[in-house]
Amino acid sequence: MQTILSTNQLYKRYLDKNVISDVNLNVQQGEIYGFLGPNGAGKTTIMKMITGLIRPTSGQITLFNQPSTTSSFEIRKRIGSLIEYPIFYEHLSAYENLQLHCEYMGFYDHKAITDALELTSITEPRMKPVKHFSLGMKQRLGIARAICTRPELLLLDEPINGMDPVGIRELRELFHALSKEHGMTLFISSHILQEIEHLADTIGVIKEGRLLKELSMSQIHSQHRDYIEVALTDSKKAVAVIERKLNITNFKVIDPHLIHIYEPNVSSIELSKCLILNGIGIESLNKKHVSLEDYFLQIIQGGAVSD
Ligand SMILES: Nc1ncnc2c1ncn2[C@@H]1O[C@H](COP(=O)(O)OP(=O)(O)OP(=O)(O)O)[C@@H](O)[C@H]1O
Repeated sequence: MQTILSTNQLYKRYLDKNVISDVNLNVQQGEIYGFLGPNGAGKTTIMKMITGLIRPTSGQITLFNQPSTTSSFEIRKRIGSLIEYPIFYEHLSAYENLQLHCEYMGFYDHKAITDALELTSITEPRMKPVKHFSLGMKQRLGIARAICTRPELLLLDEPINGMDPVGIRELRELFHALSKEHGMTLFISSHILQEIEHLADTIGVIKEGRLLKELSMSQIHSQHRDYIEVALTDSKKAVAVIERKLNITNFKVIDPHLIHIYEPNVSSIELSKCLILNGIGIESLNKKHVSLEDYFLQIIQGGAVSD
C-alpha cells in the first residue's frame, strides 16, 4: 500500500504552548483512518495544517508524495475537507453552493455535483435556500461540498456531530461506499470511539497534541484480547506447571500471586485441576473481557498497554 499522507515531527505552537508536538502519522491510500482523541487533543489543528488553513510551527507534511506548503494549490485540489462547522451562502441553494465551490476549485462537472447531492441524500430540497436547512442537513451538505470535486483524500472533522441515529447510520454507509466503491482515502476525526471503530482500517490516538498510538484494526483486535486471571499462592511455581504440564506459552506474570493467561481455548477446569494437583493453591480464577473502549481508555489514560 502507498502512503498518501504523512507528517514528520509536526509541531504547532500558540504563544508559549505547543498544542501539537512531534506528530508522525501515516495514512495509506484507500483506507479509512480514524483520528481519535478527547476534546482539545489537537485533531482540528492537525487537519487545518494538512489542508493548508494554518502553517505548522515546524515539521513537514507530505501529500501524494510531495512536500505540502500553504501554497500547494495543485495538491489541495486533490483533497476534500469538512473542518469545523460548514459555512455556506445562506441565500443560495445547495446546488448553487456546490457550483460556486467547484468553480473556485477549478473543477466543474454538473454530474459530480448531482452525484454528491444524491450520495448525501440532499435530493428534494436541492433548490431551497440553505438558510432553511436543518443542522444535520447542513452537515451533509458540507460533506457533499467536500466530495463534489471527486477528491482522492477526504478529511472530515467530527462529521457525525449533531446527527440523529438514522443520519449517523447513513453517513457510515456513505463513508464506507466512498472508500470501498469510489476508492477515496478518508481521514475522519472523532472523540467517540464507537463512531469510528466499525468504520476505520487504522486508528491514530491523539492526546494533548501527541500521537500516542497508530495501529491497524487487526493489530488492535489481537492486542485487546480476552484472558483468564488466576490469583494463586505462588506465581513462580505456577509458571513451571503452566509451561510444562499444560504447554501454555502465552501468559504474563503480573505479580507473585497473579497471572494472566492469554492463550485462547484454555479450559478453566483443566487449568485449576492441574494447578491444584501440583500443589498450587488458587484464590480465584476469572475470565476477563477487555472491550475496545477499555483498551482505548487505557491508552488515553496512560495505562499499561503492551505493543
Ligand atoms: N488559534 C488558537 N490559539 C490558541 N490556542 C488554540 C488555537 N486553536 C486551538 N488552540 C488550542 O489547541 C488545542 C487543540 O485544539 P483543537 O481544536 O485542535 O482540538 P480538537 O482535538 O479538535 O478538540 P475538539 O474535539 O474539542 O474540537 C486546544 O487546547 C485549543 O485550545
